[in-house]
Amino acid sequence: MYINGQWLTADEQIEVVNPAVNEVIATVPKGGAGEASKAVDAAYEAFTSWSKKTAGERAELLMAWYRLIDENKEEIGRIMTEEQGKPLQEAIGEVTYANSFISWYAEEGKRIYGETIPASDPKKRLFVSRQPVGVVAAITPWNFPAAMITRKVAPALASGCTAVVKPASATPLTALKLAELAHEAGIPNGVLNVVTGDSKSVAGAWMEDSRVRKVTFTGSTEIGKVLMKQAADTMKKVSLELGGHAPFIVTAHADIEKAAKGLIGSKFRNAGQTCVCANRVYVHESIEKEFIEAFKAEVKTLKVGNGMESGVNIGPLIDKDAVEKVQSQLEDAKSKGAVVEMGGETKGNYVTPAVLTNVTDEMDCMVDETFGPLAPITVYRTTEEVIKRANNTPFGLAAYVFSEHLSEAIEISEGLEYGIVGLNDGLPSVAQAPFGGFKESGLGREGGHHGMDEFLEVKYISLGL
Ligand SMILES: NC(=O)c1ccc[n+]([C@@H]2O[C@H](COP(=O)([O-])OP(=O)(O)OC[C@H]3O[C@@H](n4cnc5c(N)ncnc54)[C@H](O)[C@@H]3O)[C@@H](O)[C@H]2O)c1
Ligand SMILES: O=C[C@H](O)CS(=O)(=O)O
Repeated sequence: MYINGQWLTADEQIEVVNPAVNEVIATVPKGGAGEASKAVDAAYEAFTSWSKKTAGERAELLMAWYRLIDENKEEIGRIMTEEQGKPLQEAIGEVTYANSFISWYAEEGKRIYGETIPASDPKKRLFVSRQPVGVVAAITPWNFPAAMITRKVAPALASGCTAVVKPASATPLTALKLAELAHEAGIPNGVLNVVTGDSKSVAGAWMEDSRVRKVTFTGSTEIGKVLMKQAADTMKKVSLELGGHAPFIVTAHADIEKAAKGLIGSKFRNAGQTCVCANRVYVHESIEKEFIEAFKAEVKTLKVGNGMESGVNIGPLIDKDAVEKVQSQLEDAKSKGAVVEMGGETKGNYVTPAVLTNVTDEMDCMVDETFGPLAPITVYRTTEEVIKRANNTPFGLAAYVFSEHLSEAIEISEGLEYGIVGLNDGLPSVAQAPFGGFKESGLGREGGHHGMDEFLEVKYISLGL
């Protein structure tokens, strides 16, 4: 654990397993409520001096961190592949994506503008400023061990906040490497703290601590709801980036090859373990056979294997529970009439990319987030029908529409109840744009200038002359 610039251990350890070979590769300290409180002590102490630095001074330190991460991206990528499983090139790509939040927010911190308001009383002057909220608690998932941390910590630190971070216990090594580089970059003690350990004990201590003024969580909707309730006791600001169940719509006017490639990129990134992966594929009946053949031809080019091997596109799932969930959805679909066109074989934590057809909305894979390399394809007839079916879920994070017909594309995009719409684009996520969901996919946004607002309080100053 990295607390107040010091590396701490604990009586108990957590084992870190490489999902490609199911072998323990490291252990990290199992911190609890005590370590969690020490981290808040440090962050609370550091907040006064850190928030008083100029945005430019904070930006210089953030960019020193950025440069060290960039210089070490191959090493960080190897750490990530070994603890999370994604192919090495994809892991290095995530490090670059994660770093883009640091560089983008280092600059955005310099643009936290206020305003003056014309007073109705000539003897008053009205001002509005935006100030850092204070100590931020960040709790992050295993599927993007670097980006889900920097997407929170970069705007937090750039705005003048300080942070305590709890990474997923499955993937703590990447987080600890980022902390090591932050220390090397000269980010002052206490500004960034990383506590590895028991989720409920660590996060529970933070949720009860009134000094923590903001909780930002990325993970399942189930846990997001728990944290939202806990935050109420001390009225913490809350940002929640939760589960998804993305529809992927291919209309009669789609560019079939573009759509097939777009589905490959969306569905099989991180072996299907992303919150914005296509989960439900809706194809217009007029192009069903043409699209399925084009998609299957692309799937056949994918190589499954250990992420450290060159040329591998799909690594292992994170653990056996993840494999069992995919298997369960596959068996359920087959029992309800789905046809397995290809894939779905399992070996250890590996699952070959599966394509299902003759799918109906009653199948589990069309109701619950899959988080694996399973592509269920169903057909639709009208635009009104597909919008209704796509929206028929508690989730509202990402959706995709492939159509070369402008008014059709706009009609569907506007009708979808989702925070992110990839229009002829299977990979929409970038640091400069707001990322977040409608409905039970979360609250708030990360990325873009919207992401900075999550760490700021608005203060109104009324000056009597
Ligand atoms: N919307 C997004 O940006 C986004 C990004 C990545 C993942 N996700 C979602 O996250 C889920 C997969 O990630 P996961 O399995 O790590 O999610 P998870 O909710 O199980 O865990 C997320 C984090 O919360 C911690 N946690 C678990 N129980 C907790 C508790 N009771 N109190 C406090 N913290 C607790 C975990 O240790 C981990 O650090 C999927 O549903 C995926 O859609 C969403
Ligand atoms: O899984 C969740 C991530 O937010 C996906 S992305 O890399 O931001 O698209």
